[in-house]
Amino acid sequence: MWRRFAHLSLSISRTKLQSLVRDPTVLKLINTFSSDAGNDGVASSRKPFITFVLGGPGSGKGTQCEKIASIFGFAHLSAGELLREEMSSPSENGELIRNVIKEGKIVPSAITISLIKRAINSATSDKILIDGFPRSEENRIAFEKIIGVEPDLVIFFECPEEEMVKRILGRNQGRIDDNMETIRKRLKVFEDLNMPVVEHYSSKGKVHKITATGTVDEIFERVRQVFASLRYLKACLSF
Ligand SMILES: Nc1ncnc2c1ncn2[C@@H]1O[C@H](COP(=O)(O)OP(=O)(O)OP(=O)(O)O)[C@@H](O)[C@H]1O
Ligand SMILES: Nc1ccn([C@H]2C[C@H](O)[C@@H](COP(=O)(O)O)O2)c(=O)n1
Ligand SMILES: [Mg+2]
Repeated sequence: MWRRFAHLSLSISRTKLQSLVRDPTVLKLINTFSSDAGNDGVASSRKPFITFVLGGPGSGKGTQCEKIASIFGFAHLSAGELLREEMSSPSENGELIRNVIKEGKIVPSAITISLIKRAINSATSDKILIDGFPRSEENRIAFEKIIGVEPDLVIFFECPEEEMVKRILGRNQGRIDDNMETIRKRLKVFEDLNMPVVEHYSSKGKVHKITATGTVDEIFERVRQVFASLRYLKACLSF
């Protein structure tokens, strides 16, 4: 096996490579991306590589996810978008979802997770971005229980409140929650319910914090480095 890494030996020591290969995220990369894994006892089952994308309202999650999806080939699932579609369809949960979103609160996990599960199952990529989920510890625990996996990676966009408010008020997409009254409630929910999720995954070493100020391209350059390093590992490890 080590002969396959010979070209890297100048830059990465054997000990470092061994520790990388034992790392759960790297193992998942091998399983997800390698077309011919298995000769060395590496499992070849194709489970999705799941990235949660978190950040306050208006921090730029959707904007950056679109770029990650187009450049790195991820499927982009936005929890908020899935809920808005469900709200606008003739669904039995439509009215409930509308009221919760208008109040800036969190839709019951069972509803959101069933939409996410359906979207994962119909995604055409094994690399999945889940934008705006989990929004609470209850969301997180329910996802891990129902879907049976933890995320491989968590991206957290850190942005000052005044910048988030400015961006939302300039969004102009006709969203029922893009008004000052709902924004105030969403900001409180972000601090009280979303942040504990970020703290949970930080304590597990899964969070990449991105400073979400500056232009879209400046922010994407920070994001690109995270995904490019994953792609580098993939290139090193796809044997
Ligand atoms: N770096 C940036 N500078 C200025 N405007 C931005 C930047 N990034 C995104 N925007 C704009 O800010 C608004 C909010 O961005 P976006 O919808 O991506 O945020 P979000 O985190 O997905 O918000 P929400 O949680 O409300 O869905 C959009 O109108 C977007 O075009
Ligand atoms: N996990 C989630 C995600 C979203 N919602 C609801 C509440 C949010 O304010 C709204 C909009 O989401 P966004 O587009 O800002 O990501 O959707 C939720 O209840 N649970
Ligand atoms: Mg969004």
